[in-house]
Amino acid sequence: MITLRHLTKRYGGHVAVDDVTTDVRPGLVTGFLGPNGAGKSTTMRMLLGLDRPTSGEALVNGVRYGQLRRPLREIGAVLDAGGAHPGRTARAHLRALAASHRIPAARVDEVIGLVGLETVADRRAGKFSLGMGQRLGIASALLGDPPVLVLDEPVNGLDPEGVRWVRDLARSLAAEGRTVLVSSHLMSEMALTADHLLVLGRGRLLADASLTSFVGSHPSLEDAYLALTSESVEYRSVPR
Ligand SMILES: Nc1ncnc2c1ncn2[C@@H]1O[C@H](COP(=O)(O)OP(=O)(O)OP(=O)(O)O)[C@@H](O)[C@H]1O
Repeated sequence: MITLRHLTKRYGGHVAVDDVTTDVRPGLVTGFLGPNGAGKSTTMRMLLGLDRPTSGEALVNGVRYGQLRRPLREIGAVLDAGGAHPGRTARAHLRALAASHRIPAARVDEVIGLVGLETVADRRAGKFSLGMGQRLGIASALLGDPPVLVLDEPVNGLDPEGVRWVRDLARSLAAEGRTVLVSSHLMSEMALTADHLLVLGRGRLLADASLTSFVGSHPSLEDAYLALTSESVEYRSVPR
């Protein structure tokens, strides 16, 4: 479970996240949507203790990230692909991560199998394709078998097979009863992946609803999303 209570982040005079309150519930894939600059990554960073809220709080299973005794066993995250040292092999990267969190080495082989990296696990991460790097990020997130997963734009740049794989993985992790928060700009993909949606616009929570009720009478998720966020887009091209 993820709990956000009046979560607010200001950078100087700019409010990046503005008084967001919600619970991200287990057993569902929750899509995290919003235009560029809406505050999605900032919210995720505060949840993971990488940024400090100006006010309010972001809790993982009821406590702040910094208070988690075994963080990798509570929450797994993929914030940007390429977190591994480029000179290290995927297996060495995962082994080091496991060792520093007192996770048994046997779990490394398990997660390598889970993400389908068996044949390349002994190659240097620096030589990985985008898709392989994304799978390695997901393997790191799954290492501690956590009940909460946070994936920031996990399908960006992936080929169709990779996109489907991430979708099936997110859905199966939620079906196991985990809390799964996934940010994306790809509305057609979110329509296939998410059960529930949170939509941010200029830092504010514009919607917190099931996919079905959010789409409502609109022809598609994309139409519903564009109708809701049209006032919140910061960068827009002028029609020619
Ligand atoms: N370290 C920082 N210093 C100053 N401003 C920041 C910082 N990090 C983020 N911001 C600002 O906060 C706002 C929210 O940014 P954030 O990256 O959270 O948005 P986002 O919804 O993840 O966007 P995108 O979809 O483009 O990734 C933006 O206006 C951004 O410029």
